[in-house]
Amino acid sequence: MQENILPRPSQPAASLSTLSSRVLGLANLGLAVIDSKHRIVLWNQWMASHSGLSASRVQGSELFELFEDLRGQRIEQAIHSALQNGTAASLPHGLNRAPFPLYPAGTWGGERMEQAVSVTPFTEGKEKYCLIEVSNVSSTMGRERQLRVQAEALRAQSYVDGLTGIANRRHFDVALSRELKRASRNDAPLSLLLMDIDSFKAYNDHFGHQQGDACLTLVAEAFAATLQRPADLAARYGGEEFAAVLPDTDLAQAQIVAEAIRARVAALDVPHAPAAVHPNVTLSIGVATFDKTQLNDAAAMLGAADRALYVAKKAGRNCVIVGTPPDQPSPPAA
Ligand SMILES: Nc1nc2c(ncn2[C@@H]2O[C@H](COP(=O)(O)OP(=O)(O)OP(=O)(O)O)[C@@H](O)[C@H]2O)c(=O)[nH]1
Repeated sequence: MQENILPRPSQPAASLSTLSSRVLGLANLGLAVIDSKHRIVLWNQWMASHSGLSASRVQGSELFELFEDLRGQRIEQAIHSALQNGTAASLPHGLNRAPFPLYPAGTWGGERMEQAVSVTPFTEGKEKYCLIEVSNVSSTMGRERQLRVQAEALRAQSYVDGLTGIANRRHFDVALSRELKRASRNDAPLSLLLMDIDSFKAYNDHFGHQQGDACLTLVAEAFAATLQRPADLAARYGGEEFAAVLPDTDLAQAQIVAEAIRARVAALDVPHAPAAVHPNVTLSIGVATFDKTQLNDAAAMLGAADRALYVAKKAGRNCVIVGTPPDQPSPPAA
């Protein structure tokens, strides 16, 4: 039977301490050790080449005298509790991104590298020490920021109507529900406009879909430009329908805004198709205003505005009608 023949361990070529100091020199992170009086006893090559301070220059120096701006920082607390209570800590990156004056090699005086720092206490004989490990997280953080910016841009895009550039239906739904909560909380007025381009099918049939798109964009721009307050929201509700959320706006004010939008779109003087009811492109508008008892949620308000819009169409189009709860008759066209 053949025995497993294991190679005999050969004599190490270098002593452990030579190997240790070689490894310390090659490590791709900063390693520093301080004693209980905060004096630097070890400073590896990485720390030297990124701080511009050699080990022989810093050894024996008091850490917080050498790097005064570490005082009052989380790292100072972490070192104190490591040395006093034996507690290890990884410092959150968010608060102080670059505690040590460390720079990417060869870029003195530029921006400090962003650092992840951890602090580990240990004892050797009777002496307490604290190991500080520093890694360069600049590129990770840079990538994270870039991803955040991209995510924010995507989020913003997902709230914009691709054709007209105003808010889309999703944005409108979010804004309406947010403003409804605010209105009921603060007992504040809130109004909603629902509007529809008159005889738009005839426009498309006569001028073609592409010109129809251009007309929609023109109307959207005129509508959005009429809203003056930063909190007002102009949105494309779908197809040739638009909607506006008007916070802090009561019924009388909303009617004025609606009338201004109607007049502005009519004043664009965009020629309509011969089959249309009016010679120029116009809008019909339904108005609904929040009230605590009946029109107190999105569905009720949208229902009232939609009924008013229907009445406006029946009343000849190019007009503004105020929406009422389902059991009340709509007032006549303004
Ligand atoms: N060009 C274009 N047309 C659209 C778009 N979305 C909806 N439409 C058109 O808008 C028209 C709406 O027609 P209808 O709902 O019949 O209403 P209308 O012709 O406007 O008549 P009234 O609303 O009663 O005045 C349809 O022909 C849709 O194809 C769009 O994004 N671009």
